[in-house]
Amino acid sequence: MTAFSLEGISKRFGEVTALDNVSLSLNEGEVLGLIGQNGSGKSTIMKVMAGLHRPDSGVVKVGGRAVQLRSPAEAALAGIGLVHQEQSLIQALSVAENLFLDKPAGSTWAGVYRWNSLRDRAKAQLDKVELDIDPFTPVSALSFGQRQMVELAKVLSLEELVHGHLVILFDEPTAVLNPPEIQALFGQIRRIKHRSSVVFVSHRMDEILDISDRVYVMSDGRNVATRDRDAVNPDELYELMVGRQRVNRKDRKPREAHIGAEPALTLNHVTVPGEIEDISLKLAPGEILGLIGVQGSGAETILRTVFGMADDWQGKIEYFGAPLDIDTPAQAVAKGIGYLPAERKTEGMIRNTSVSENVAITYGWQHGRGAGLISRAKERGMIEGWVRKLAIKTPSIAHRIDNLSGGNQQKVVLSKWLFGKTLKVLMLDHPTRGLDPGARSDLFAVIRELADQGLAILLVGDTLDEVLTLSDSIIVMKDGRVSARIEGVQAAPPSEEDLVKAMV
Ligand SMILES: Nc1ncnc2c1ncn2[C@@H]1O[C@H](COP(=O)(O)OP(=O)(O)OP(=O)(O)O)[C@@H](O)[C@H]1O
Repeated sequence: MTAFSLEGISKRFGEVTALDNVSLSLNEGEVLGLIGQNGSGKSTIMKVMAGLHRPDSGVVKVGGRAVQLRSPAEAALAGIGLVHQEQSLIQALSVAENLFLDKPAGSTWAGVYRWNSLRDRAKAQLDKVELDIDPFTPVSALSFGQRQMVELAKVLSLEELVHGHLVILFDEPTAVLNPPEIQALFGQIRRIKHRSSVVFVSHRMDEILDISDRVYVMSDGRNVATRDRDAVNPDELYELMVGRQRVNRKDRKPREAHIGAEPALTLNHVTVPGEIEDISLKLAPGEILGLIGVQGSGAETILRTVFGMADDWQGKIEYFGAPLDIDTPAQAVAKGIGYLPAERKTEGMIRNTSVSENVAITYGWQHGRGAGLISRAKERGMIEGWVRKLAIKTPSIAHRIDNLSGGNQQKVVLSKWLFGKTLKVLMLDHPTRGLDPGARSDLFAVIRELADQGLAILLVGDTLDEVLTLSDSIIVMKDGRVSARIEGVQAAPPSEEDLVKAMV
């Protein structure tokens, strides 16, 4: 039976048509995988379904009845809940407070929390997702995986609120999860299927094929195909989405320019108490060194320490043979070190400004004030060049970054580092997070090109496949220490299984 449907839905934002006459039907107990390139309209569909956007035209039906969902609260009463990415929780509040923030009835009295009742109700929700934590733990103390489960628990309180069938929407929930966490999430999705239908957005084909019953493909605001899971393979889905064939890992060519070069960056016995211990590594100009490990393994801390963001570290860091004497990110940038953080929304993006301002910002940082002056026309040309190269979907470079889709915002934040000419070391933390498969392979080509031009690149990858495809050497991290080193990967590539063994 059809649990939910969209019929002929259109939605425009100014001059952008985000959804163009889109129809979708969701059967009871079904998981529908939603895929499409960055900016193809996936989030907009979910937001229409969740009552966050009103469509310009078309009909929304729940259980065969036409409805108007004017707010998330109305959608919730109709049994529809959107599981946000983990970033939407309020860090300073406890898990319990976050769970019931938008539905205080029963836990507050005259605006005052009734702590015992809040604890019990929160515990019951956390039990559903098998999260064994104190409900009063502050969200800031949780891992990404735990936060994602809290997001799910929050939406699952619909189970008590609504008696009928539920529709649970997941907008890229796995982007920040490691493989065991993804499996735990999939376990929960399978569990809730008995009384829910699910829409699941991901850029990873293997996940889509693992969890979905049907796959719904978007391109440029339109639905271009819907397929039963058993009737498609990843290559076909890729072509439907991107309109071209994908590049295979086997197509990569060995790069040897860096071998024997004087290192750009050397870490000797570097320790950050409680985070990394006794880390030594060398990175040469033209080399791509991949760091991998599960969340909390310390790989990200290495990047932040080199970028002047660790308060307290011991050991020695050398930059082209001299001690790296920096205390702040600004000093790192002035010396030619760039850093793309994983948390692009909070750390990388300058809100309420244009695409071009976001791209050009580092130029001044790198060259100093005054020295950074280039002609407007030249600057414009360079920015437009990156927008084309990374296929950033924006009406113009003057458009506000806030109005781009999530993946396109990430491309803008990335291109600001590629824009400068004085960089010598570039550190990338999960550079392809949130990017669609076509954008990923474009970015791979850009990263390799930069290394070929002599940039030293330190990469914390999103997936094993990414690290294996890009890196010349790999360091595996576990519990803050190096657990394996693989030099010259292309000579004898390690298997993914070997890498996982060293990670856990
Ligand atoms: N609030 C908004 N204001 C203006 N334009 C918007 C707004 N929200 C979305 N858009 C535009 O609508 C189009 C579809 O965006 P949407 O976020 O649905 O894409 P998506 O498929 O979810 O992309 P991604 O994979 O990058 O998350 C994009 O061109 C985007 O710039």
